[in-house]
Amino acid sequence: MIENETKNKIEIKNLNLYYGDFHALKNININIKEKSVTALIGPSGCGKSTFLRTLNRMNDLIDSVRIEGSLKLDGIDINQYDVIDLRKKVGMVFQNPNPFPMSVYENIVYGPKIHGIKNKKKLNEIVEKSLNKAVLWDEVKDRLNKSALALSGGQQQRLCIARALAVEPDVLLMDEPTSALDPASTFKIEDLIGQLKNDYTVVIVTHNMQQAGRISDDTAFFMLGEIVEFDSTENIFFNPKDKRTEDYITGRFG
Ligand SMILES: Nc1ncnc2c1ncn2[C@@H]1O[C@H](COP(=O)(O)OP(=O)(O)OP(=O)(O)O)[C@@H](O)[C@H]1O
Repeated sequence: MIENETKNKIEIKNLNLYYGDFHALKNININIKEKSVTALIGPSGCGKSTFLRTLNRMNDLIDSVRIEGSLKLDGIDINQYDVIDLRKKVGMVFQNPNPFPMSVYENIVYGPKIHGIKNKKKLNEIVEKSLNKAVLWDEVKDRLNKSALALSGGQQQRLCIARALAVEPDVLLMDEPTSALDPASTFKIEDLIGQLKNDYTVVIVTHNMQQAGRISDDTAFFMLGEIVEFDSTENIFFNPKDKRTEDYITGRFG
């Protein structure tokens, strides 16, 4: 084996997804590299969020959904995982910050408690570690017992990232995590994502082309449920092979 070879964290083969009769994801074949940032871009309604949700089986919650094909995490079909374990391994952060209406501290320990951690000292450690990883500790360490809803939008989003990290996932799915934030908070989250990829595999949906260019290693361009092109972000932005990719990233449509 070649040393330093990048491992595939997620391998997707011939993935098709239907909402009833509607064919929303069409023959998706991509590999997502471990400890990298993969951006999903493309016009509204092209299937980015649907694809993201397949990665932790969130689409299972929708009755009309039918999925075909193979989706492996660490070489194991995701359907073979217990769904609770899968969602522990594959955390998610949503577009609008959605802290629970409870204290900062309780937001972070919520997941670990569900997974059976009761020891107060251990929980305290998790809180400090997770908030540090989300670069929020210094801002909230004196208000851990105050309501999370009193934080700014940007702080709330970093809290949601800390909450996702508290159960020690391997993969972090992010669905437009900065679209509700001001530029300063957006910059902090982008900076944070750059740090997170040292330890986690990040898959992010973004409408912001500059953001995809700044933070991702690989980019998948979706259109009408298909991946038109998947390559290094550098190639997608500076040397796209498909005319549609070029037209999209240069703002000709979308
Ligand atoms: N629960 C659902 N039931 C039926 N159709 C759905 C459902 N969710 C999404 N769709 C359809 O699937 C297609 C893909 O939607 P999806 O939200 O994945 O796109 P997207 O690329 O993330 O869009 P956006 O950028 O606007 O968030 C759309 O045509 C949408 O209407």
